[in-house]
Amino acid sequence: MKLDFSTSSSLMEPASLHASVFGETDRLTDVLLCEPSQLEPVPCCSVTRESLRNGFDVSAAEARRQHGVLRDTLAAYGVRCHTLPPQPECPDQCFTRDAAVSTPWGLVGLNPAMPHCLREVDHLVDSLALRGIATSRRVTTGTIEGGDICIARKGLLILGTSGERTTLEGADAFASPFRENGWDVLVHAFDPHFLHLDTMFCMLDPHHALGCVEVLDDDFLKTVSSFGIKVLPVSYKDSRRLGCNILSLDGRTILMGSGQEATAERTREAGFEVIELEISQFTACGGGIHCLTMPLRRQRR
Ligand SMILES: NC(=[NH2+])NCCC[C@H](N)C(=O)O
Repeated sequence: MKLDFSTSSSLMEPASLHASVFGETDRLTDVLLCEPSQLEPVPCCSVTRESLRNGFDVSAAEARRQHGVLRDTLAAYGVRCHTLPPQPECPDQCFTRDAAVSTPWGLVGLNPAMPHCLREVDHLVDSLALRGIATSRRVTTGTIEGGDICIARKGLLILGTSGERTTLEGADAFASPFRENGWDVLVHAFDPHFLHLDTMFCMLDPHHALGCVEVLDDDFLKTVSSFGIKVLPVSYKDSRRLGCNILSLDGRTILMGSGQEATAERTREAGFEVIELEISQFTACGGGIHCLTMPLRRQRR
């Protein structure tokens, strides 16, 4: 793919913006990223602990390179990249997904359970406010992290609750405006081993998702299917390598971490364009492309 760097610079940092996402496969126009210059393998999830057991350490230069390619790819697809300045005390800050989420009613600051991620929220809110991007609400009841939030499509919100990262209380507090506006809200409870919903389930378009069906609860899968969503199966091992953790740019073009051949092929066979990017520095720290990107605005279908 040819990357157009002249477009990428003009696509950066517009004056102000109203954060808004009605469905996580609508066309992405603006995304929030954070350079991984402070990335460290914090042993707070099973995947990172396994990497550490295997002797992994972050290469700052390689992480920056991989992140740069992600950013250039987004820009080449016409997505405006907004960037947060990395904070020294925030080793997981490049996983911008977890601190905030854009909803139909504006940007919501979340309440991460991990103490080292909690301070990311203040930083994100202040930093975006300076650029004219306002936060409309903050969740302060229970805990909730963005990896457990899937705004599947207009009218359907899916939440994950492991009880450790996202609690039922946090999920309920986040879901209240959705419920008040008549949305269906599905809550999937799972074991904390799996960290976040987005390590096991991500939407490709309004009617297709990638999912680790070996792990997802059968009742959850039945309910998802009753909403007309077909789940393309991803193996447990691919899910652990963040194979489900994709970013749909527009319901057709999918950014996926490389090294999951079977998942990439299955997704292509289902009619999607798959762009594979090397993100090994991040997957070793428990996060994939979905975690590295926080959509600020998607164009409403
Ligand atoms: N949305 C996600 N799945 N984020 C992954 C975050 C990984 C990070 N090491 C943590 O445990 O918090």
